[in-house]
Amino acid sequence: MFNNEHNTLENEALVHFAIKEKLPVSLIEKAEYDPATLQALKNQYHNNAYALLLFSLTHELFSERQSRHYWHAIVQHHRRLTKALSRDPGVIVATLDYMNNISHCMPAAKIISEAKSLLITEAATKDALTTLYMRSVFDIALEKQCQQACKHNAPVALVLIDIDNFKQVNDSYGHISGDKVLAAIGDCITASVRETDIPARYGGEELAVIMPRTRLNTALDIAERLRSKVEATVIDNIRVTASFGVAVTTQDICDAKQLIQSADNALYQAKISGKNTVCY
Ligand SMILES: Nc1nc2c(ncn2[C@@H]2O[C@H](COP(=O)(O)OP(=O)(O)OP(=O)(O)O)[C@@H](O)[C@H]2O)c(=O)[nH]1
Repeated sequence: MFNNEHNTLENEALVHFAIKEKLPVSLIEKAEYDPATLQALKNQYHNNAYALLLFSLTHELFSERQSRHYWHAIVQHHRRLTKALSRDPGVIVATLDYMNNISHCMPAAKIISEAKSLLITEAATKDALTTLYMRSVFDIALEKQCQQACKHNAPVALVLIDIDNFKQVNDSYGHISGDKVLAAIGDCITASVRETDIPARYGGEELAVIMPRTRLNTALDIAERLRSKVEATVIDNIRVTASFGVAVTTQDICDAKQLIQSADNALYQAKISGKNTVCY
């Protein structure tokens, strides 16, 4: 890392983002300097915080124990490098230098520019039409969130969203317009949920939002806000509404399958009680 060949690497983000966790580089860099950020990461990801940090930086999986050990060594190595170079090479360079040249614990560094990494991540995880997360990402995320919810007794909420009378939209305006409507509703959902929420295309014209650490009342408020935003959206003079089914984990409902079933029942209630409504 000290030779010229590697100098240009400093301007490149060497991060292959963790596909499921999407930890932003800025957060990773901040976590090194700012104990409050590291603590927040630990609160959110519990024992996996260090493993995720390293996975995001290197795209290599290490056990949580190893990761904690490496992370502390990287922080020290970063300080030494900064002193030796009389400038800050950045936490990414320090990490790769430590992993490749000092601990030799990474057989081959995966070096990818940040822009390319983001593109790969987006293409691998997001549905092209709605730009919401794909069903496969949703399944993994929900499973994981349910496990966390049970372990830490913090509820996760699930909102299932089904566009009303969408067949009629396709039949009246054509599939291309139908696609435009779906894309616009995807944008509307993405723009309306929190950073920590996971909006996804559940299938066809059915969408979903996973809301970690969210109680029923909050989930209902957010669903109601989404419902009214969808209702207010106009795409090429087409207006649609959507029905919402909300469920949260409880002592009885604590796995992904049960949570989906419960949200699906609520969605069915919303449909049979006249659509364009939120039920739980
Ligand atoms: N344009 C478009 N249409 C889709 C897509 N995915 C699913 N659909 C359509 O969504 C429609 C869903 O129709 P139904 O399941 O009958 O439901 P609905 O008409 O919305 O009726 P309710 O759910 O009872 O309100 C079907 O016509 C599907 O072809 C898509 O990606 N693009």
